Amino acid sequence: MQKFKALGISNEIIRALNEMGFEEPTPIQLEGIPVLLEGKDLIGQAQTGTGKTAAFGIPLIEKVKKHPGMVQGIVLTPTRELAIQVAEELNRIGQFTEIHALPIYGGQDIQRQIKALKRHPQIIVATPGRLMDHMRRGTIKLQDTQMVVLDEADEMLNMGFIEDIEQILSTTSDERQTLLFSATMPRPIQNLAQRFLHDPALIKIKAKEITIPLVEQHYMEINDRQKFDVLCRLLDIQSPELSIVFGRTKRRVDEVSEALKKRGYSAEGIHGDLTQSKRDAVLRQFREGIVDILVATDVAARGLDVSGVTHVYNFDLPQDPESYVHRIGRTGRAGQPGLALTFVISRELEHLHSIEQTTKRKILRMPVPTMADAVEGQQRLTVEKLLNQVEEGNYDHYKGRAEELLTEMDSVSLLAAALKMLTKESHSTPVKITEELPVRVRTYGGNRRPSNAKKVVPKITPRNNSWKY
Ligand SMILES: Nc1ncnc2c1ncn2[C@@H]1O[C@H](COP(=O)(O)OP(=O)(O)OP(=O)(O)O)[C@@H](O)[C@H]1O
Ligand SMILES: [Mg+2]
Repeated sequence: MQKFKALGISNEIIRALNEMGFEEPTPIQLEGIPVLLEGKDLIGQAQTGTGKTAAFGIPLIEKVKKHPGMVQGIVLTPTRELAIQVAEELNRIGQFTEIHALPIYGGQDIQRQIKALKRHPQIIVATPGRLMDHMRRGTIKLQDTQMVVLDEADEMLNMGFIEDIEQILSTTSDERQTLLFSATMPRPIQNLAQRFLHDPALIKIKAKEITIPLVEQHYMEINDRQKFDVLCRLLDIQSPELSIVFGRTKRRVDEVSEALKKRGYSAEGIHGDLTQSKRDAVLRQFREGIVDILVATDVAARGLDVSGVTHVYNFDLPQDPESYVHRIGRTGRAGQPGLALTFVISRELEHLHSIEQTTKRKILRMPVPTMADAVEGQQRLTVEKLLNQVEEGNYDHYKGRAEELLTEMDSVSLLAAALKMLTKESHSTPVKITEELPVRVRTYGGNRRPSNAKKVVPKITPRNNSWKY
């Protein structure tokens, strides 16, 4: 806690950080918090899962005045789930203050939001569309807003949101402090951002450290048709605690999650076409471990922090290197290890290499597991489970029955039959997965981009980004 104290954080926040189990600041917190307390604008780039939320959250709570009134701080996020999560983290940091953060996002009853706004939260965490809606209705006014944070800033400035962001920023005071945070910050986006910022401080990670070393990265070369069976084998062999399977399209997510359920796995899908209450329910079940496998579009790629995610599977190769970085960053968070495995069809190998070039990390090739590997994996799991039970004890009331059985049959047959019963044997229930086309290597100016070419200007598309998720 000394190191947090040395940053000039007040006691009531220190107390909250203590309660949250934070012992010392992460690098982005160590560097970023003093700059922000000083009042400077900032572009803060730090790896996934390294505490960027608290890096802006602590100074935000610190600077907001206690009296409720107009909105003093705004955090913008690209997805609804992230708005909820960030608001929760801010409220944890501010639990011993009188400062409140309210999430405001599309898909939730607007009247309910208006009611909550009447309690005058000092901070609002919002998706841009719904915030604009409230601004038009006059239910949110930003004249008193002194701090604006763009979480996942490159995403917010890259796609659809740019016009909304410009409009939101234009209604706040010129004196405001503007903060941009993300694990990825492509140069053109950074240039674009300059016009929203006044003489910003810059905290950057080195290119070769974009992905975290804690996440082992592998790929498997495979046909589209093989993907589903191989995924099942991998789940059997690796038995992740919690895992996320990323698919390219909503249809893909629906089909893969349905197919996994059919084969007896505990899986649910999440994407932008589901109702918000369904999205909320799925994510809640995943956080609680009721669902072990989350099948998702890129809607879950950015910012989501779920502890216990040990594996990320890219069922489909992501469209761009940034998406890869964020997807695999759902594991290996807050110092935990993780494993990321990407399925690649042979025509996509070039695309995989362009990802490696951006992240400056080699993605290691892994052989496709056979059925025999999967069977072996399942049996190993069962034996582990059995031995754990032996260790735990508390089975004396079965011993009489066991002795009785052993007088009638040999022990090997009995044990083998018991193992079989305990094993979740893979079955080949037929499932329907529609084939997807390979990721296209983007072409620029009509020419295929040579692999050593400079990174490309991201396309800025107006409004509506719903296609993506
Ligand atoms: N100083 C700290 N000590 C221990 N845990 C921390 C600390 N700071 C943050 N955490 C925890 O680490 C996890 C990841 O933090 P957070 O979600 O802010 O990461 P992030 O950098 O925003 O990642 P992403 O780029 O994926 O959005 C959270 O569970 C958070 O509570
Ligand atoms: Mg984050």
